[in-house]
Amino acid sequence: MSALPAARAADTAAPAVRCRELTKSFTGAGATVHALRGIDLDVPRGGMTMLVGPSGCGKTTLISVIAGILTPDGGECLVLGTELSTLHGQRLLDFRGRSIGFIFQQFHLVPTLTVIENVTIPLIINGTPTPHARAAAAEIIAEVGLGDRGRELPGVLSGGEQQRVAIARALVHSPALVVCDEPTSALDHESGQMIMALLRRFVSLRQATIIIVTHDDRILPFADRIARMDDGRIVGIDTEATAGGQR
Ligand SMILES: Nc1ncnc2c1ncn2[C@@H]1O[C@H](COP(=O)(O)OP(=O)(O)OP(=O)(O)O)[C@@H](O)[C@H]1O
Repeated sequence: MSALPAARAADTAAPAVRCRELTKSFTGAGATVHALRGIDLDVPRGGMTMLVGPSGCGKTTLISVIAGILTPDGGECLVLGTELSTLHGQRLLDFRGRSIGFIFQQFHLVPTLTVIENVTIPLIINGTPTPHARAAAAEIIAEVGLGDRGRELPGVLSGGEQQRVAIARALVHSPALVVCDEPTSALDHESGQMIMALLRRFVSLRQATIIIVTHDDRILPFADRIARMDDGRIVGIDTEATAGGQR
């Protein structure tokens, strides 16, 4: 089934992410960088939103705040109905562990753990008993097309295969929100397209909300909406009418 009707219906519901006047600065070596200068952004539930803009405009800072990794200096950031500033310490870790999946450019797999052990990590952190975690991991590893590679170490896999493992790890605990920082930048064109097709399939099947920071213009046709950033602000949103293409 296409993700498109679900994404449209979701547009009318409470957004997955709502940012208002979000600010974040970094100070170092006597200089202050204003990375976020008042972000106003709604990300509807379901579907794939891409965040694009010139290098240094604040994209990674913004998804790090949305993912609860960085604390903003000011403004509001409501994620899945929870204002992040109300969560601290273990409650924030629990919220992140339950509700958010992460995919990075460089995969960040643990090199000494097998594929299946890597994929169990979010479930183990959330307290799932190991046998259940291994069964769920095996299932999703098969779904990403690596059913016969579960006992191998990540280092023997290609970049595209490692990113598929990272996708399995990001989605194994069925998070409502998945944030991705340049998920295709380290991959060749064909592997990048395969990764995006997989992510799109998961958007449809699991009705997750995915936010992707990217410089890779080749993947923009997979987006339901594209948020354009410049100099710490959102300067435009392209919705599916202009953004969509390869669903
Ligand atoms: N931890 C930090 N300490 C100091 N400055 C930082 C830090 N993180 C980000 N910055 C600065 O904040 C600004 C925004 O950085 P950010 O990484 O969010 O931009 P970006 O749009 O993701 O860039 P790119 O596309 O190059 O990854 C940049 O000027 C960057 O140098």
